[in-house]
Amino acid sequence: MSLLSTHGLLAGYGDMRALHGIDFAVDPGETVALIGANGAGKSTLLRAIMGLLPVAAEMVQFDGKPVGGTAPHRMVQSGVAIVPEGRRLFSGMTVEENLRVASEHAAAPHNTPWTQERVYDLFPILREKARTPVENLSGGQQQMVSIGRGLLAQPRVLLCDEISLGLAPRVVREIYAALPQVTAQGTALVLVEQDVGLAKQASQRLYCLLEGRVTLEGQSSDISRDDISAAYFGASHALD
Ligand SMILES: Nc1ncnc2c1ncn2[C@@H]1O[C@H](COP(=O)(O)OP(=O)(O)OP(=O)(O)O)[C@@H](O)[C@H]1O
Repeated sequence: MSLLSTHGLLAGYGDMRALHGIDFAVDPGETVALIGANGAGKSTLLRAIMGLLPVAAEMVQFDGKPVGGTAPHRMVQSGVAIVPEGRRLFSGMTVEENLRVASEHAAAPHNTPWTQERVYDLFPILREKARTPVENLSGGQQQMVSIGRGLLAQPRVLLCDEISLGLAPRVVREIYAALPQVTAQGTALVLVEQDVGLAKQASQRLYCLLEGRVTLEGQSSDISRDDISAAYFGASHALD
């Protein structure tokens, strides 16, 4: 049984259906990438799992229980956290203060709980910047705070929405290099990622979405560039 899974997940915005029956799963300690063109439904899938969109209870299972439509703060308390697109940090507050707020709403800690010190060990620059207001940080440093905040919620699954967006390649490498330390603790990672090469490299499995449907799913190391092109654009638009 997977730690987190969706079953024929339907979700959308008002009358507009954005997801048309998504079957998705992630296991403890696994990194799963979600790829797909703009508007494919990747962020919507994360939002639907997180309880930010109305979905039927049985369409999302966490730890063997139906949790679809559970309020986001309850999802966090039960062990599912999100690093949202655009970071959404509390401006006017320091790095330390942003991290502290996350700890206040955390799930019950597991064996090796995340602490501010462990987040600083993961991203040492944040220790130096602990007293700096987050708006004075670089984009990459802000993203590190956002990931740290997600970890301090003590998640068993961390959903990451485009954490590389707008960052320099060197910074992206630095952030991605830290992720194996997260999964080593048994935390599962779901990475929405526009950079297909990076997604493939960082994950054990990947899913490609197209227009709200899964068009490809498999072991990242087994999937070829042609498979991805066909799944990404639809078979009739395959590259090469
Ligand atoms: N708040 C919203 N209100 C109405 N429609 C929305 C909203 N957010 C997304 N959509 C629509 O839902 C569909 C899926 O969008 P979603 O943001 O999940 O795609 P995505 O794969 O995450 O793409 P991107 O890389 O652009 O974030 C699109 O058709 C999009 O226009």
